[in-house]
Amino acid sequence: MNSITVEGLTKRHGRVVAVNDLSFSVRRGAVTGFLGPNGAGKTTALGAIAGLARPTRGRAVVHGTLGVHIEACGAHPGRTARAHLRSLAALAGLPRRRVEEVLELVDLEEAAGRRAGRFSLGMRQRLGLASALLGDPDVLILDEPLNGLDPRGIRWVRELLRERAAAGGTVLISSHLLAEAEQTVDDVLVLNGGELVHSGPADGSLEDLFFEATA
Ligand SMILES: Nc1ncnc2c1ncn2[C@@H]1O[C@H](COP(=O)(O)OP(=O)(O)OP(=O)(O)O)[C@@H](O)[C@H]1O
Repeated sequence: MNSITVEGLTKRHGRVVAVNDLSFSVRRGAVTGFLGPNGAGKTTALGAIAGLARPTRGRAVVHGTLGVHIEACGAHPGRTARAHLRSLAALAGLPRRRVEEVLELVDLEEAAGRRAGRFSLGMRQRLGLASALLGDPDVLILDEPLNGLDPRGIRWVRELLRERAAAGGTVLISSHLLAEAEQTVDDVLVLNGGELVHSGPADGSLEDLFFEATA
């Protein structure tokens, strides 16, 4: 069953057509990889699907509750990770104990009292993931969630995403790390120049698929 449906999605930034007439669907119970070269339009498309930016044309429908982590971690650099998550939880009407649960889930309990501005890239990724997981969403949209993580962190995120998909969740992630993505995703969407150039199962080498689709 599909839980994200994108129809004719176009997003312009002034004269730049960042995303042009995208149509695809993303199924439940799977991890879908969103691939493409720098500037292909991945972040723009994910932002429009997540409702963070209004499409110029077309639409994206997400079925179910949504958790998003796109760019930076969203935390004020002077705030602690815990304070940041507590304010998000309060906005979403979630109990404070959920903050402690996600801090434990992303292994940030010890760093939770430190300012987010002092966090390493990997720690910011964990904090962003924690904020996306707060509401235990049906659909997770993550922009480059593997970036900056150490090998243990990459394996941990991969297992977390696989578990969510196995439990019937929907996971859509962008990545440049093709070898890592290959071990994580079931389906692949490839963007190039703002257009969808490939969509299908992630069979075989993602690197070969990427270079063929974007040649
Ligand atoms: N706010 C903006 N204003 C103007 N142009 C933008 C804006 N955001 C993105 N663009 C342009 O839209 C195009 C797509 O950018 P986008 O960030 O979506 O690509 P991407 O696939 O996520 O790239 P990367 O892999 O480098 O993160 C690029 O040409 C970019 O310069």
